[in-house]
Amino acid sequence: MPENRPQPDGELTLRTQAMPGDANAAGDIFGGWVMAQMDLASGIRAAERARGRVVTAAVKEMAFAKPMKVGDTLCVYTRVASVGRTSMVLKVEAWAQRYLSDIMEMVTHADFVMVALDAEGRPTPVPPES
Ligand SMILES: CC(=O)SCCNC(=O)CCNC(=O)[C@H](O)C(C)(C)COP(=O)(O)OP(=O)(O)OC[C@H]1O[C@@H](n2cnc3c(N)ncnc32)[C@H](O)[C@@H]1OP(=O)(O)O
Repeated sequence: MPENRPQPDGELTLRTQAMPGDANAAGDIFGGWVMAQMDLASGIRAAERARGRVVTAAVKEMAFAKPMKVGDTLCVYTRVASVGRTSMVLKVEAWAQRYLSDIMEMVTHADFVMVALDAEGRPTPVPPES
């Protein structure tokens, strides 16, 4: 990526390719598919931080700035922005690497509130960082 372009914030947590089954008749990828991948990435990163089971408690406002197209590679970046008692706020960015190119564009981003759960599914404190 050229230096003057905006750069993703956070750690690359998930990459996957958008396929025809994820698109509408015009070839645009469903927003729900992008959101599901972001939720997956958020869950991976939060579970690593909590060193245990987590659940998505809330997703803050999300707007889609650019379309994803069939063949684009979705790259999801995550950053643990804050840790409460049992909850964590993750900054999650979804970028499209355009098909057969190195062009990267951010399609959407959101704050995900993830809650650490114990074995019984009750909120449990997030342990200190190891
Ligand atoms: C319907 C679905 O299938 S959605 C898909 C997956 N998600 C789920 O299934 C989650 C369903 N929800 C739940 O299980 C519960 O609401 C839980 C576990 C998220 C929270 O349980 P609660 O009994 O409300 O627990 P509690 O009030 O102690 O909140 C736990 C933490 O989450 C935070 N929290 C809960 N809801 C929200 C919210 N809407 N926004 C921001 N933070 C929240 C609380 O502030 C608290 O944080 P802290 O401990 O760091 O101070």
